[in-house]
Amino acid sequence: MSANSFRVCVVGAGSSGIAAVKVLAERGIDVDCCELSDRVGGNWVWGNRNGVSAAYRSLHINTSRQRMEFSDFPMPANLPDFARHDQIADYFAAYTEHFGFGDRIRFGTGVTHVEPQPDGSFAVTLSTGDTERYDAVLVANGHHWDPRLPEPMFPGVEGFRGEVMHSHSYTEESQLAGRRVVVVGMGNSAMDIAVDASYHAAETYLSARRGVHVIPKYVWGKPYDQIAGKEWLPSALRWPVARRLMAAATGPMTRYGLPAPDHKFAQAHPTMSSRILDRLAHGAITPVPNIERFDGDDVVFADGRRVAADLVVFCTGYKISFPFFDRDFLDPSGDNEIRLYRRVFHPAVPGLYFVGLVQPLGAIMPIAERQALLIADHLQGRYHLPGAAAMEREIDTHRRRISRRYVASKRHTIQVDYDDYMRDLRLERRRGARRPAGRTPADRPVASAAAREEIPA
Ligand SMILES: NC(=O)C1=CN([C@@H]2O[C@H](COP(=O)(O)OP(=O)(O)OC[C@H]3O[C@@H](n4cnc5c(N)ncnc54)[C@H](OP(=O)(O)O)[C@@H]3O)[C@@H](O)[C@H]2O)C=CC1
Repeated sequence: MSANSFRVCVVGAGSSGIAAVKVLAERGIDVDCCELSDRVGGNWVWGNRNGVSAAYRSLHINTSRQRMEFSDFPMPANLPDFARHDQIADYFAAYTEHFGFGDRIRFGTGVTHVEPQPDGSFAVTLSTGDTERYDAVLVANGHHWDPRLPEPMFPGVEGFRGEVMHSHSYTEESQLAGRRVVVVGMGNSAMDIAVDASYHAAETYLSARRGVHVIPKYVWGKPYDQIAGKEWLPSALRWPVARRLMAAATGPMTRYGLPAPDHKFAQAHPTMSSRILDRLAHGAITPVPNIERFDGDDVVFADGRRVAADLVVFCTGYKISFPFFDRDFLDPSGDNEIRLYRRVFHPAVPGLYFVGLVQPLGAIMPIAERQALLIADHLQGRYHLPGAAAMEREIDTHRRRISRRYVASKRHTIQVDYDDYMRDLRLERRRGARRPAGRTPADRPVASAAAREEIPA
């Protein structure tokens, strides 16, 4: 590494990784992206060669086209409001091609180890066996690929004669065909898989440990997220408006045989599905409470009901995982969370950034794009972090807000309100531009003077 070279590594070329590579490449920053697969798109590539995509044949996104597209690359107008996985993957490929940064991506190359060095750089070891030095690392490895099974697992599972799997292993309807299927969970994976099962399985049960507010994809003929989703609309107005619309559109969840939610609307990550309500109304799905135990061929539920089942699909969510960091350096496995200033900056490790590590009530792509702008500004010395104590305070305040606002669950540790967070990123960029440099070691200007000069304004 020469004194003037300044190199950035992006881990992963999913929707967040490509947004970051595009922004950094446009700024003239020397960026490499390592991607295990042979293509961009990560989770949206059904059957992705990287082996970790959670996509299934029937997957359609639950954020509308206009709310998920990147700011400078509209999705084709001939796509449906809620696009299918392959249309989304094609859109990401077209984005990469259009902005011409594909040559920055090393396909078929995983990152196996990232080790911060005493001089502030990072040693990045690749699946090729090579180790390279980088000045900054952007982690964009996604957070929907490492399955979380119930912890602890329900008793009796070892003697269960049916099959047990996590939704991550679900890829197509043939896995359900003709079987008696129990789908566990009330998130979006559970909705989609229960609907698939309702057409292909012999019997379908949907097991909920808690009720949720199921949001239909359209209200008043418009994609639901386009009605109240506006950056300028204060959340104190947004959610009451949305709640009323939803209540008018669906009525109470108990009307469909689902348990009444134990929380208010928008106090949980949204479960969006028009089709589940339809299939419940048709009697094609039987709602059941949480599993109590397994017993031979049977699954026994908390209300004492028992059903013979061939397959139980645990749609119980994902863990945040960074297999390339040493556990004593960074390990979110306990509480499924990680302390990041503005959900992007490691407060104690200069040059370590996270992109797309949020679960928005909305789409992640425009968020990743805006996070990348902030990171690029920081790399160029145009944005500065506040002092260490201020960063810790911001992180604590955010955590307090999350625990007050959302149902206590490991699925909510990285939750953000899309519009509020987008506004926050925009304002934070301005605030950071006015801050003095060097209030914290994490603000060390990472681009050398020479590299900064090379960067076009
Ligand atoms: N079409 C789309 O766009 C899709 C998007 N997604 C997205 O992918 C992400 C992951 O979604 P998903 O896979 O559904 O996972 P989630 O984490 O969103 O949901 C997990 C569900 O499982 C329940 N659960 C967790 N642990 C247990 C347990 N031990 N026993 C019983 N129930 C349990 C949770 O309940 P509790 O709330 O009580 O914790 C929750 O209902 C989300 O961001 C989602 O929006 C997923 C599928 C499709």
